[in-house]
Amino acid sequence: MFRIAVPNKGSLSEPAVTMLKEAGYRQRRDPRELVLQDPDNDVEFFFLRPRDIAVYVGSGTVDAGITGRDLLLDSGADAVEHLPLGFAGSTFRFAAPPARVGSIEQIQGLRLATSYPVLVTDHLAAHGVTAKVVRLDGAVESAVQLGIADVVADVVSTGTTLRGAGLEVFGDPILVSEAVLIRPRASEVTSGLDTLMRRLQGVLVAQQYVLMDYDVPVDQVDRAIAITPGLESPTVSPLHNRDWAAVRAMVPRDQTNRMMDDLYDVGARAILVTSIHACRL
Ligand SMILES: Nc1ncnc2c1ncn2[C@@H]1O[C@H](COP(=O)(O)OP(=O)(O)OP(=O)(O)O)[C@@H](O)[C@H]1O
Ligand SMILES: O=P(O)(O)OC[C@H]1O[C@H](OP(=O)(O)OP(=O)(O)O)[C@H](O)[C@@H]1O
Ligand SMILES: [Mg+2]
Repeated sequence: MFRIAVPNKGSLSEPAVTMLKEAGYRQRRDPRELVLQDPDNDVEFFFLRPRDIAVYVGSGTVDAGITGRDLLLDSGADAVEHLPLGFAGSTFRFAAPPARVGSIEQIQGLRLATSYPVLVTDHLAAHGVTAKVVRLDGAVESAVQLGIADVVADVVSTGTTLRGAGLEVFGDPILVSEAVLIRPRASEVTSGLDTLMRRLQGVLVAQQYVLMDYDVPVDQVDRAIAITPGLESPTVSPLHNRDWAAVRAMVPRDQTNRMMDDLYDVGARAILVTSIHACRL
């Protein structure tokens, strides 16, 4: 059985489980369940702490896992990113009280609090900077107020927590993170991993694309399909009225309205948009 590690708690857990369900896998009903078998799909799920997932995958005891890119890099484990999953997006940033520290070079010799010491130390080293890293489990933003650090490096999503602690980000983002599917560095891509990846990709495509149908005068078909080129190529079918054709193409969800405006301008009518429930590219 193909073994997959899934986050059991935190920001990654619920969206990961939802995505796996949409990909057709069984998921646990009781949050205390640690292992779940899905014999129909020949897979076994292990619900583990998000921070530990890269360690298990890197050791090869599980075949794949879902974790954050930031957690993967901080783990130093022998695991690699296989597919970005488009949820739990965040940036990882330096922050300090306003006007106190303005650049990465100014961190030299300061006390820096973080839950991601490897990620931060590697980044500082790449810039020739060393700091006194204070490793904390969470609520890192309070470290400056409480006097154990001069700067922090932490996950920023909306920025609300930082602002509440009277801190401001400075310098470029250390990392742009999101949930990722990971696999052991050493292993070859097996058919189990390939199936999992295709299923997750299918969920991503169904989330990110819609199906667009419209009618267009035959002499405008070329202009219309330049607007909606589809993935491979759009379907163009004749209509009973020979002067018109029907076109069907997948288009990115976030461009739907602009494309409908452009299609209308070239003469397309009866433009319909429908969601994609599932998809295999
Ligand atoms: N607002 C957020 N807060 C924390 N982590 C976030 C947020 N948005 C996305 N993430 C991502 O979630 C992962 C951290 O998950 P983890 O479960 O370790 O922490 P958490 O969601 O803060 O939960 P906990 O309550 O255990 O601290 C990282 O990959 C991080 O980038
Ligand atoms: O930019 P924001 O939207 O405010 O989110 C980012 C904050 O959320 C997380 O903290 P969490 O609530 O998980 O507490 P923790 O620090 O104890 O993990 C993270 O560590 C940041 O502190
Ligand atoms: Mg947290």
